Amino acid sequence: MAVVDAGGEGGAAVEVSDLVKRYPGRPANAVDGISFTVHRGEVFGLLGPNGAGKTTTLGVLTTRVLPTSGTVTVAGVDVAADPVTARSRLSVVPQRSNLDRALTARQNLVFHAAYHGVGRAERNRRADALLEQLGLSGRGGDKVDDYSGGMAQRLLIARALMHAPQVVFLDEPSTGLDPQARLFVWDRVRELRAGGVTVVLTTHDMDEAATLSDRVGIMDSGRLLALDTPAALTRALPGSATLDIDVERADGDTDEAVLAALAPLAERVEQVTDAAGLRARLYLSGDAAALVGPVSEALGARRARLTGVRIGEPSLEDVFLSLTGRELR
Ligand SMILES: Nc1ncnc2c1ncn2[C@@H]1O[C@H](COP(=O)(O)OP(=O)(O)OP(=O)(O)O)[C@@H](O)[C@H]1O
Repeated sequence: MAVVDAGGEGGAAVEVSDLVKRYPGRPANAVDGISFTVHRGEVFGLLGPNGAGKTTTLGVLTTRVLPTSGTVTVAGVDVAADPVTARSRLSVVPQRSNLDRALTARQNLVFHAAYHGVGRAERNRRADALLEQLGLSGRGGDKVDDYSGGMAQRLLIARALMHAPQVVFLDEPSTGLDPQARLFVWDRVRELRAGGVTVVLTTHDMDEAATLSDRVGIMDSGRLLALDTPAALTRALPGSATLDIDVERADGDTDEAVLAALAPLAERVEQVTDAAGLRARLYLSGDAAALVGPVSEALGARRARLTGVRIGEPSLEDVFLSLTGRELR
C-alpha cells in the first residue's frame, strides 16, 4: 500500500498559482494565468459560461490535464510532480458518466476502492454505507446500464467517496438533472462539507453557485475576474439592489413630479412602463428595505400613497454582467 505522508495538513486544500493551459494548435490559452486558494472544509464554486475554462482548470487540478505553466497543489501535493499521491487524496465527479456500464453499481464502487488500495472488508462496508446514503440501497446489484441519469449521478458521487478523499471536485454537478435530483445533489454537497470534506465545483448556474458555495470564483475567457463570498460579490455591485414601488398619486399631481421627488433617494429612478398605475423602480447600493420608509415619507408629502413594494436583490448574474458586459448564458 502506498505510504501517504501528512503533508499539507492544516494548509490550504487547493493552491493554484499562475496556472496557464494552452491546448496544442489553439490560438488562445484555455486557462490564462489564474491564481486562487481553496481553504480546507469550504465549498468553492467556479462560475462561468461555457468555454470559460472551468473544466480545463478542474482537469489540471485533478491530474487529467497537464498545465502549460504554473503550479497546483491539492491537499499539499503538487499535482504535476506527484499525480499518484494527489489522486489518492482527491476525487472527481465528472460532467459525463464514466461508470462501467457492464458492471453493477456496487461493483463500480468496490472496484474503485480496490484500485485505491482500500481493504476488502472496508470497501464492502463503505459501498453499503454509501449506497444507503445516496438513496441507492436495494439497487446496488443493478447494472449501471439500467440506471436513470439522476441515479448515475448519485452513483458517481458515491464512487468519488469510496477512498475517503480530502478534496472532491464536481464538474457541473446538476447539469441535465431534474429539479428534484438537483436538490438531492445539493444536499449531498452540503453533507460533504459538514463532514469536513473540501468541495470544488464548476457551474454555469448562478443559483447553484450562490446557494452552495462559501466562495465563488467568476471565470470568463480563461481568466478569474472576481473571487469572494456570494454576498460580498453582490454587495460590491453599485446600484444593483432594486425597490419596485406602486404609487397612487394625488389628484392633480403628475408621474413626472412624483418621480422627480423620489430621485434624490436612489442612484437612479425609472418608471416601469407596463404597469397600470404609476410603478417606479429605484436602483441603489446596499439594503433596499431601508429605503421603504423614506420613500413612503416622500410620497406622503405629496399626498400620494404607496400601495405596493417589491425588493430585488442583485444576483451573481448581475455581477457577471457588470464584469463582462454579457449575460452569463
Ligand atoms: N481537449 C481540448 N482540446 C482543445 N481545446 C479544448 C479542449 N478542451 C477544451 N478546449 C477549449 O478550451 C476552452 C475552455 O474550455 P473548457 O471546457 O475548459 O470550458 P468550460 O468553462 O468548462 O466550458 P464547459 O462548461 O462547456 O465545459 C474552450 O475554448 C474549449 O474549446
